[in-house]
Amino acid sequence: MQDLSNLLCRNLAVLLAFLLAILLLHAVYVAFARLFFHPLSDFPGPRLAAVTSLYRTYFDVVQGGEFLQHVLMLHEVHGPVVRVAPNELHFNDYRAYHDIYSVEARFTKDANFYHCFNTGDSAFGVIDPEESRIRRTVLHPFFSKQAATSLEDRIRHKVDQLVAHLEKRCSIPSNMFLAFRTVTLDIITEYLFGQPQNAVNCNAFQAPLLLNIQDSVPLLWLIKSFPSLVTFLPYIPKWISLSVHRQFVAFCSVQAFLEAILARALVDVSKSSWSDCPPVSHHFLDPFRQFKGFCCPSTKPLFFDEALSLIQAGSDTVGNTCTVGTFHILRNKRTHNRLVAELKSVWPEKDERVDINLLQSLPYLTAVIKEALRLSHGFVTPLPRVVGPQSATIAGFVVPPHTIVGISVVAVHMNSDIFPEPHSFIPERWMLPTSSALDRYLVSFSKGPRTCLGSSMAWAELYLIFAFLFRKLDIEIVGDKIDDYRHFKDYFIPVHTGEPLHIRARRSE
Ligand code: HEM
Repeated sequence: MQDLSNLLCRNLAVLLAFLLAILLLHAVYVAFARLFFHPLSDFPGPRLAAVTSLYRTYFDVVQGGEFLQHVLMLHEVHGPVVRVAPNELHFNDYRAYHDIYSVEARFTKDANFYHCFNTGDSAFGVIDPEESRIRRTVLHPFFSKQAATSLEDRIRHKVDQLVAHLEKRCSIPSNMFLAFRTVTLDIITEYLFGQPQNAVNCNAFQAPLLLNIQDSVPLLWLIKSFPSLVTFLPYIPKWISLSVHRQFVAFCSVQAFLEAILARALVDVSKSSWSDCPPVSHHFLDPFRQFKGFCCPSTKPLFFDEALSLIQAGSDTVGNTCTVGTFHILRNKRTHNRLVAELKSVWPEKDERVDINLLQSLPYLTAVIKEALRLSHGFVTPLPRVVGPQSATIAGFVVPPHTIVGISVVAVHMNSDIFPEPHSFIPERWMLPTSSALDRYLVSFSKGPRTCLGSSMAWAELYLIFAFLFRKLDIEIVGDKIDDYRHFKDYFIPVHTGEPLHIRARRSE
């Protein structure tokens, strides 16, 4: 008996060693093939990145949102194109932006990347170009220029609430990271669901939904690198990773919020409780309306993915632009004075209604917003696209089909040939006789067939927020250790880890 079990153990050990050897040999073979026989073998970059995508995982997950900074550093060593993963190239030549994202390029989104947002059934998440075209066509009427105009009163109302709260808090410093995001979150959620959220009225702007969205952000890279982890996350005990546990709880809370609000919207639809101007969700939940491509095959409620991506795409981006812009305006007395003077010149009685068309015609306000968009970037991760079906020429390099390519908006917005002194906030750069040529390099909203669907809404929010804030209030920065917004972690959105912007405000003259 003893002999038999010894024999079994020995055989098992031999089998395991054999399997391990095969795995090892396979790994060596794959590494060798990727290094020397892959279509991207001739592109420069770290050898380890050419061998395994775990190279990126290390910077995304272990270092935490450090991949972009690392890639930008790699360009200093390797030049304008770098192989950043076995099948992926990153460019930092601004010509590549047009070559990759323009309508003519026709590259598709990289499915392996976009699955981490868990919104495959949304305009943002769909990969197939034809499906994307249909979704964008259906959503367009709700986010067109005309729709943004009809949203104006809603936006005004929210911004007025913000101004009133800031004024009331007076000597108490207000956290503007939260404050701006409560406004944008309220605008998009109320537009989508027609149910008041009132995040802006929360004590110290600490709206639970907003805090949960923010807390769940770092989970993104974990899910991207280990997709099946989503299944196991509920079982990861706190003692293994308190931070992952917290992120997961926040992630679940956002999902629960959406499920609940969609369930309520469904009841409203069934009761037809909105006769005129129903919220966006009702158009999609109404069983009598047929939206091609909008049936949800998964177990999630209908419109869930769309709502999740719209809330995230629509709130943090504008909030971040307002925070970064406000910081720079307050840091620069000349800019601050010039902006206030321009606003006062066309809007002498601040309690009277100002026409948004008038605001949109103001050269300095427009330049300030453009500069705020440039320095806040939008989505900083290189938006990955798959070349195909033929090879393509990107910034002068011939790239084989099926290669994943991208260029971060940061590589364009921080290019000193296009934007001299790129780290400085200089609205005047947008007002020179030659400035209209500069517009094509402001790529915050991306370009081409997958360009931002909500840019008109974003512009309307930005005009009203900046104008109301700087015309109606006298504002000053509180504290001297505030983050200067130069450094950020890359979690698709830029995450600033320094002290958030706090201000004190009082009613202006
Ligand atoms: C300053 C504000 C904003 C910036 C900088 C911004 C930026 C972007 C960028 C760069 C993309 C392309 C993403 C990709 O290719 O993966 C995008 C897509 C998108 N954005 Fe925005 N966005 C802003 C505001 C908004 C708002 C307010 C909404 C609507 C509520 C919105 C809705 C969308 C949607 C639905 C997409 C997906 C389009 C597609 O993939 O076809 N965005 N946005």
